[in-house]
Formats: sequence, structure tokens, C-alpha cells
Amino acid sequence: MTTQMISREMFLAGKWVKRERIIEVRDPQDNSIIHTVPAASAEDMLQCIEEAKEGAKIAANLPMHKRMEIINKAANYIEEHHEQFARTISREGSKTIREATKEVKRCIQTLRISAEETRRIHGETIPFDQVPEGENRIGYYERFPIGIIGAITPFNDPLNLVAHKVGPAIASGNAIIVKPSTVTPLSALLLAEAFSVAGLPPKILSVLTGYGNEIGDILVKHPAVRMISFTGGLQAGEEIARKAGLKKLSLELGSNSPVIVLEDADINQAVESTVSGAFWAAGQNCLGVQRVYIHESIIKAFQEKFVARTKQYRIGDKQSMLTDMGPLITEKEAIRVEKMVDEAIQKGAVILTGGKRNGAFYSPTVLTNVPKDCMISKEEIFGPVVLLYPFNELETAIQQSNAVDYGLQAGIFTNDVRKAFKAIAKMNVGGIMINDSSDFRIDAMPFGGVKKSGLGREGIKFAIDEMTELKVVCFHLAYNE
Ligand SMILES: NC(=O)c1ccc[n+]([C@@H]2O[C@H](COP(=O)([O-])OP(=O)(O)OC[C@H]3O[C@@H](n4cnc5c(N)ncnc54)[C@H](O)[C@@H]3O)[C@@H](O)[C@H]2O)c1
Ligand SMILES: O=C[C@H](O)CS(=O)(=O)O
Repeated sequence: MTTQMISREMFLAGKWVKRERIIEVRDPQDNSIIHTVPAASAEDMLQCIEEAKEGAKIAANLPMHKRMEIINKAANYIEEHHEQFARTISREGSKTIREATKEVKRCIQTLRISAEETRRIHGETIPFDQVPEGENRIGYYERFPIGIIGAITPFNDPLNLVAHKVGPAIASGNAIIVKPSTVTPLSALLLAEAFSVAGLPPKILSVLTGYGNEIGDILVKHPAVRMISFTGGLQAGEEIARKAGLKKLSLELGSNSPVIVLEDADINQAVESTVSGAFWAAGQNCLGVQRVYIHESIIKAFQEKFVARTKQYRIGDKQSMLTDMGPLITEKEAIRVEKMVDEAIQKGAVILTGGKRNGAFYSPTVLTNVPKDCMISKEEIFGPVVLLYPFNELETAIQQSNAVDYGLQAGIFTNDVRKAFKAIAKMNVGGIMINDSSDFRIDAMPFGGVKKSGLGREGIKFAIDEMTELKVVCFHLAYNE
């Protein structure tokens, strides 16, 4: 153990606990050990679920104004400690300090919106006498919490994507057990600290650190856990769907996002947006721009500007404000990306820039002439690689954009409103951005995809809808005429 290494506890039903078995949390930049966290056991998860049964009752009885107050206090805590939160995100994950700082700001927004949406959790009256059988009846439907939510989260946005589950869960009166990414658990523990300081009653929130196929599995299968809110890769998502049984599922999975650039686009705007969208978080971004379809009449100009802008990217120390892109989360992931690029090159792809690996670092890479049967064309890269394709007809670009098993978000650059609406109608995705890349999101909008990009929607209000059930109430009033 290095001297600066501190062992963290995990947050089990409102208590901070240590365990003998630990997991080393490493900085991908130099593989140094930052902290250790407990490797929770099956018994820990089972105990946590038992405590959450009580927590669910406490949460459901927490008045809305109290929930709003606690969520806002947690946001205040993060605001007061934003540098610590940003440094933690940047140390344990791939993000530069600039990218991490933005994630902290988004997390604060996510929680503020969660507090605001709390007051909007209500039902509506039902006009029962719209049919003869409904005469002399009055009533409504209301929303109520489902009980215990299991949340399993990925490595790439280790704070905000946890907040996207914890905020709505507390807003809607549920208990929630978070199993954060094994490799980036520290930010989730800091979020638990924020809620603990904010006065969240014990047993409502737990953050158990450990391995997905161990404690995550128990969370997924346990009958008392009434919803699994999962964000992560397709393989794990499909496995969770198979194992979960009869419970609510929210699956935010992978993508292979396309962007179409039409002949009338503002090329400089399109280049800036797609370069940023391709290389944010070293491409480890579910909304990352992976394929760009450029009209053949402007592809030479676009390509020159795109490559020139990519070459300006400063790769290096995540903690420097000058750095544009950090490492991938592990050297193993960088090697996976390298192999996908190598396969494409062997099949005829051309590298315009990049293609170099140094440990966990992989240079921002631009490919053309990539055959459609390459892994890198069909699957999710989840790395700093982008593919450029020419096209002549918009219809063709739309068909090619849709020709993968994913459909999270897309982008199209054009000033022709009719062509924009044609793309809106025909692109099979959960979100389409006009004159932005696929990598545009505000935390209040509905978020999720079709096909193998997932099931359901997050985006606070939409997560709250999925974390609650409806109850109809009907009074039969036999009026005395
Ligand atoms: N759609 C979205 O909102 C979104 C956002 C971020 C990341 N992602 C996706 O996440 C992936 C990258 O993140 P990752 O590498 O952390 O994903 P991952 O699937 O490897 O792991 C995600 C989480 O699931 C846990 N897990 C893994 N296997 C499990 C199992 N069998 N049972 C229970 N839990 C299990 C892991 O411990 C981790 O906490 C990419 O595919 C990316 O597209 C999607
Ligand atoms: O990686 C996927 C994230 O959900 C995208 S964002 O960081 O929330 O915009």
C-alpha cells in the first residue's frame, strides 16, 4: 500500500463500514493506487436489501417538502466541495479536470431538477361519467413509490449518472441501493456523503462497492428489489434482463452514434461539434460521435478541417487545465480499441490521423474507407475513434445511419428544415439533434434509446415516472335524488 493511499468505507444503510476484502482504485493515467474500497460480500448485499425494506417505508413517509430540502442540501454540499468532487472524478476515471468539472456542474443541475420535480409528482382526476356505468362516481389516479430500487452504474460518468438514479429515487419516495462501477466507485461514495450530510434518514440510500457479477447479481435477482436501473454495456444489460424476473427495468446501454452533415451545413460548426463529440472523455461516452456521414460535395473541406482540429488535441495529464483528452479507463480497453482499428486497416480502412497507443492512452483517431463489415463500423467503439463516410443522397445517409443495432442519439447539420424533418421522421433513435452532434444532452430531457441502446427513459421526470406506480381511486356516491 502506498502512503497516500486511504481506505474508504462503503455506505451500508446509512452507516460507513469497512471490510477486510478490498478493491484497489487506480488512476488510469499512471496505474497508481488512489484509494481502496471494500469488496462487499453477498451477505452485505442481503443485509442491505433487508435494511432497505425499512428504508422504503421511511422514504415513502418522508413529506415531499422534506425530500426537496434534503436533495437541495445535497446539491449545496456538492457545490461547496465541487473541487474535491471534480478531482475525484478525474483521478479515478478517464476525464480531464475540465471534463470532470463539467460533470460536477451537471450533477448539481440533476439534483436541483430532482428536487423541483418532486413537487410535480401527482395524479389527475378521472371523469368516470364519460360512460353510463361511471355515473355517480368521482375519483382520480395518484403515483406511489415502488419500494426498493437497485441501481447499477458505469465507470465513465461516475457522479452524474449515479445522481440520475439517486435524485429521482429519493424525489419519488423510494429506497435505493447503488452498486457503482468497480473501477470508479469513489464519486458515488462522495454522493452518499453529500446525502448523509444533507440529513437523508438512514436506510434510504446505500452505496455498496464491489463486483457486478457478485453483489450486482444478488441485487438483480432479489424479489424485494422492485426495479433495476442499469446503465452500462449491452452484454451486462442483456444478462440483467435475463436474470431480473418480474420487476421494472430501466436499461441505458451502448450506442454507435451517427451524425449527418449536409451540403448546406455550416462546416466550421459541424467540425467543432463532431470533434468534441467524438473525443469527449476519450470517446468513452455513450453519445460519442462514432460515424460521420458527409455530403460528397463538401467532404474534402470537412475532412481537412476535421483532421486539423483533431491534431490540435492535447493528450496528457488529466489534472492539467491545458489537457483536452486523457487515457482510457484501462490499458486493456486501449488495446481493445487498438485491435478494432487494426482490423479495419487490414480490411482497407485509411488512417487520416492517430492510431497510436501508449499504455492506456490512445491518440484521437480518424478513419475513412472503413468497410461496413468491420467491428468498428457495426459495434460500439467506446474509444477516441471516428469514421468518416461520403454520401450523395440524404436517404442513403439515413439508411446507413440506421443500419446498426443501436439507436441512442444522432445529429444532423443542415439549414434545410424539410431535410431536417425528414431525418427526424426516419432516423431510428431516442434523440436527434439538429445542428448539434449526437453528444448533446441536458439533464432534464428524456434520455434513452431504441434497439440495443436500451429500455425506458431517464431524465429525472421520466425516471420518476418509471420509479412510481399508478393507483386509481374511485368513490361510488349513490346520490339521493
Ligand atoms: N446509455 C447510457 O446512458 C450510458 C451511459 C454511460 C455508459 N453507457 C454504456 O456503458 C458501457 C461502459 O460502461 P462500463 O464499462 O462500466 O459498463 P459495464 O457493463 O462493464 O458495467 C456497468 C456496471 O455494471 C456492473 N456489471 C457488470 N456486469 C454485471 C452483471 N453481470 N450483473 C450485474 N452488474 C454487472 C459493473 O460492475 C458496473 O457497475 C458502454 O457500453 C456505454 O455505452 C451507457
Ligand atoms: O455516456 C453517456 C452519458 O449518459 C452521456 S452524458 O454524459 O450524460 O451526456
